[in-house]
Amino acid sequence: MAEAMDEDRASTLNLHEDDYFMAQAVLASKISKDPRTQVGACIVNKDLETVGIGWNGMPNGCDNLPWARETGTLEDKHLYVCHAELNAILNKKSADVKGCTMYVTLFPCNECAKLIIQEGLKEVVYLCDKYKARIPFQASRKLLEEAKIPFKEFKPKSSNTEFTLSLEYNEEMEE
Ligand SMILES: Nc1nc(=O)n([C@H]2C[C@H](O)[C@@H](COP(=O)(O)O)O2)cc1CO
Repeated sequence: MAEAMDEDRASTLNLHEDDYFMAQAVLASKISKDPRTQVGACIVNKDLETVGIGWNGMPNGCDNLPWARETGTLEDKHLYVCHAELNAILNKKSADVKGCTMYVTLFPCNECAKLIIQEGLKEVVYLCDKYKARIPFQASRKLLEEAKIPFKEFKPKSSNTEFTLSLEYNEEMEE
């Protein structure tokens, strides 16, 4: 009986490392003040230590900049916001992030792909790819492929339904 209970505990609580680190990225995304797209990123070294966490936000002290999406105007948030990947790299607690894996809730844009390459990260695991069809994201793929940095879509490995649900990232695919 006790053995059966132990087995049950193991099957519900055992967490694959990918699940754990993507969960950290999802949790970080919840801090973002972006009313439309919250993104989180978590950088993990080869010893499975988290060495950087970030979410998309305005630069420090710039709390009055707009969160609107008004392309081609000064009211457009995209001109100002720091991406989660950039913040995770800048927040690193290690000397560098060479050889680390980036867990990120949204596929990196081309600017972040350049950063990922130049910082020497070795892999990208992403949760959502809603802008896949857009040119900057096609460029991003090209950059990562050229630099031989593999990227893979995250698939939860835990059989714990509650856990899997907590990872739900509610983003519709967009053109
Ligand atoms: N990989 C990414 N990391 C990010 O942190 N972001 C941020 C920038 C914006 O704050 C938001 C995207 O806003 P929207 O275009 O979906 O309304 O997500 C965006 C991407 C995709 O380029």
